[in-house]
Amino acid sequence: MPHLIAPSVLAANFGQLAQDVQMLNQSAADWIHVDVMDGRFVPNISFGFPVIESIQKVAQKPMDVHLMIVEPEKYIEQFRAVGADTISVHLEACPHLHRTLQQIKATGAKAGVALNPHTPVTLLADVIQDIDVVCIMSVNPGFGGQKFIEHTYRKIEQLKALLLETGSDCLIEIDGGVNQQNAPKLLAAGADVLVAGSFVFSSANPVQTIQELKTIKI
Ligand SMILES: O=C(CO)[C@H](O)[C@H](O)COP(=O)(O)O
Repeated sequence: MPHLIAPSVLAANFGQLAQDVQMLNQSAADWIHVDVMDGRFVPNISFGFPVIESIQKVAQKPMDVHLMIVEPEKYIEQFRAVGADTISVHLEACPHLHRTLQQIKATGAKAGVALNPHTPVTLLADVIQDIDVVCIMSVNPGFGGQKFIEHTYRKIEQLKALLLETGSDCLIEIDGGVNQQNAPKLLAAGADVLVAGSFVFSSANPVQTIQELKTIKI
């Protein structure tokens, strides 16, 4: 399967969000990545339902919603109602992860699990068959524009081995500090989906930058 590019609108210009989403519609982006932060699970607050609903009205690509919030199970149906196609919760925020994954699937959305940099992929072994996307955080969640953590390559390889061993077809998504330099190595290690925020939106030509990420050959 060709790899997917999911630009993160966390790095968009919120004063012209509709234009930035339209730019993504015209680009080679596959998904639109939407980062929700609550000021509790992570030390930052981004945006909530009304903003996501506004994005959804313009977006012509699936919305990949990454919940960096405590007690995500309280809001799954609402995120689906405002247009989330994939809903990712953090393993560290879910004491009843299996139940939360079933809850996401019951809405019709794809179920994702995100892992902080310190969380081993082996903790997913008993729920891997219930996951559509594993989001490996390659920065500590909460802020865009941070430095990529090199240990991520090893985690991708470990997760890839778990997927092969269990026959799972779940996608491996990498989120944080992704750029043109590390993207080929991430794909070679087994990544399927690259999230890129600041690298795309701070570039002179975001459409071309997305195209360049999309056409990387390994
Ligand atoms: O989840 C996130 C932060 O918690 C962002 O999606 C991630 O940091 C992407 O931004 P950048 O490409 O600028 O690092």
